[in-house]
Amino acid sequence: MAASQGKIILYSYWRSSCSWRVRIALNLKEIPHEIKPVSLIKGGGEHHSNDFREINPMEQVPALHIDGVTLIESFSILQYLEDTRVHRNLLPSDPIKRAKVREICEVIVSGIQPLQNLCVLIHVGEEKKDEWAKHWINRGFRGVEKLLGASAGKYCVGDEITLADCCLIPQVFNARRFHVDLRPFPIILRIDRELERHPAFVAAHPSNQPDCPPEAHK
Ligand SMILES: O=C(O)/C=C\C(=O)CC(=O)CC(=O)O
Repeated sequence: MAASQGKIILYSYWRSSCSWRVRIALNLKEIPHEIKPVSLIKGGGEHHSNDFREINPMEQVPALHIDGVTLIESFSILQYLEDTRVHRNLLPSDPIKRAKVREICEVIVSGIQPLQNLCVLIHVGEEKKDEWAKHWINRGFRGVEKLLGASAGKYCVGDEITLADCCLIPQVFNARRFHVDLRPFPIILRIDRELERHPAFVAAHPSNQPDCPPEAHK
C-alpha cells in the first residue's frame, strides 16, 4: 500500500461519511487525487490489516497522502487542505463566522458521527445498534438545527459553502440510513436539497465511488 511520491492519494471507503467529507473538499478545491478504496467489510475490514495500520494506526478511513506526509482524521485533513490549498476557501474570513463553521463541524465530527461509527455499532450489538444510532443522530441534529437557525443563509453559515456543509451532507445520508425522521429539521433538509446537485457533492457521493457495490447504485 505504499503511496507513490507526488501523487495525492485518498484512502477512502464509499459509504464512510468521514471519507466523504474529505472527498467533497478535494472536489470543491479542484485538487487532483487518486482514490484507494479500503473495504471496511471485506474479510472483517481491510482497515484492520497490518499494511493499513502503518498508514493509519487508528485503523480508520480516511487517510490522505499529500505533500510527502500521510494525514489522518478527517477534520484535521480538511484544515490542512484549507491551510495549504487556498483555491476556493471553505472557511469564512470573519472570525465569528469561522468559529460558527468549526462549531457545526465539531458537533458532527465529534458529537454525532463517532457515536454511530461502525466500530461502535459492532460493540453495541446487532439487536440495539439501529435504535442507538438513531438516538444519537436525532439528539445531535436537534442541536445542529438550532445552530443553523442562527447561522444559515443558503448554506450552513451564510451564503458560501464551508467545511460545515462538507460535514453536514454525509451525516444527513447516515440519518436516512438509520431511518431518522428528518421532518423536524427543515433547515438541514433545505441545505441538503440545495447541495444534492452540486457537482463537487455529486462526485463525492457514495454511489459515485469506485468501490460502490453495483446493487447500491442510485
Ligand atoms: O458499509 C458499512 O456498513 C460499513 C461502514 C460504514 O458504512 C461507514 C461507517 O462506519 C459510518 C460512517 O462513516 O459514518
